Amino acid sequence: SLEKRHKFWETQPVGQFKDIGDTSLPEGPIERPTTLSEVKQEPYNLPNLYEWVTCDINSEETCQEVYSLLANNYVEDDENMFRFNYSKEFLRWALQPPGYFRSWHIGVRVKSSKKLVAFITGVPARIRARDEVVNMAEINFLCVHKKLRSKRLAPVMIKEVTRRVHLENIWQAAYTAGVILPTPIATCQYWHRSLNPKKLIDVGFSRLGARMTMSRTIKLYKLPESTVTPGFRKMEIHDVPAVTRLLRKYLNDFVVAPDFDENDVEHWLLPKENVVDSYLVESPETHEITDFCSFYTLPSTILGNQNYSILKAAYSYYNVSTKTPLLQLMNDALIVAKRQDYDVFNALDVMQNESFLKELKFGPGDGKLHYYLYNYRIRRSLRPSELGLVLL
Ligand SMILES: CCCCCCCCCCCCCC(=O)CSCCNC(=O)CCNC(=O)[C@H](O)C(C)(C)COP(=O)(O)OP(=O)(O)OC[C@H]1O[C@@H](n2cnc3c(N)ncnc32)[C@H](O)[C@@H]1OP(=O)(O)O
Ligand SMILES: CN(C)Cc1n[nH]c2ccc(-c3ccc(F)cc3OCCn3ccnc3)cc12
Repeated sequence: SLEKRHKFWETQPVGQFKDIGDTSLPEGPIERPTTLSEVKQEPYNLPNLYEWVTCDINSEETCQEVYSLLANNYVEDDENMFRFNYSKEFLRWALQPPGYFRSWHIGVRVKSSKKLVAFITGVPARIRARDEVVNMAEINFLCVHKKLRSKRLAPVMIKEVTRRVHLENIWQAAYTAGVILPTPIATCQYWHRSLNPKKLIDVGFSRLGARMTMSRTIKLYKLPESTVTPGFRKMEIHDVPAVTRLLRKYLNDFVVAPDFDENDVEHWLLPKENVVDSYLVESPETHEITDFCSFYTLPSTILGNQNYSILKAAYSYYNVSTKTPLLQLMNDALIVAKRQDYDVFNALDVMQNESFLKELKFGPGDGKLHYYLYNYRIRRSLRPSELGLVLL
């Protein structure tokens, strides 16, 4: 990736490959904010056939169009066997956190047919980088229809969302991608824990281990019916203040992490069926909330398999252990995920996840997830364990 030309990214206020190792460059914003009057007032030009549209994700019809565009054209794994299948209720959750801007839900339609052919989103987030809390946009769901690829549409989408974020007086952003761009602040490995090994082997997600039979494999991944931690229960609305305290204290230890308040915790971590699950440990003696774990629901479409069409996947979200060993807490998370019929439990090696991955029988995934900040330099790239941020 060092010899590759990044004709668009070389024009952007992001860490450039040529600057890697230059410790003379100060940490923090790369460009100063402009005045709001200096921000381009009108949208960027699209090729003639296309027009911008602001997507109201609350409209059932628009949400369906966004869902279908992503379901048919969004991220696939490296072997093109799976494609993310974000549900409509997941998209409404992901795109409407406290203080969201509808204008940051940006679509491109074909003028004649009104067909939605591209999408990009931002949501506001307070992100702490070392000791500085910065108002940022979290950018996600960048998608160009398969038939419109390699026409340099993505840079226009990116410039347009940048312009609309600038109009709200926000000058930084955070995003992740499976591709290498100028310049990752961290590179994470993802891991998978089989819950339904028979299905995973049938669809080619996993392979039968050497000298392993199917029945031996099923036994290897077997989990108890019930959780083992006393006081382990679903999070409820009245737990928001305690969970916020627990999470804020925990996230303080990381170099880059969200600065969640109670409203954020209520939105991002209160259980929502088929979207996000969260559990906590309430000490039976003191009724103190001592531990927390959560995962979100992101199925993948299985491409080209006769017997199965959907892979039901849980993704580790935010976990805090102060009394219950993290290993035990996460094993309870696996137990509830298995009980709710998930096929696989995925996790990045961020935060303290590395401490449980191997022991809980996670296997390494076949790719990496790179973390990026826009218009904010971090002195040196971070270890995954220095990251306290999970993007959807
Ligand atoms: C202050 C606020 C700031 C807000 C903005 C912050 C920045 C936010 C940045 C966005 C964060 C999104 C995060 C996110 O959503 C999570 S990452 C998931 C991205 N989406 C997918 O992978 C879905 C399937 N792929 C596609 O739809 C297309 O391939 C896309 C649209 C990805 C590229 O469409 P295309 O037809 O294949 O390509 P061209 O139009 O011809 O354009 C080629 C140029 O695009 C650069 N490219 C390729 N993939 C990229 C990616 N994932 N991020 C950024 N840039 C990406 C590429 O390096 C090249 O530039 P270069 O020549 O300089 O190398
Ligand atoms: C984060 N968010 C921005 C979506 C996103 N974009 N690009 C990605 C590349 C990898 C992962 C990822 C993150 C954690 C994980 F445990 C497995 C992953 O991908 C497995 C491979 N895969 C891709 C599609 N279907 C299966 C997410 C993403």
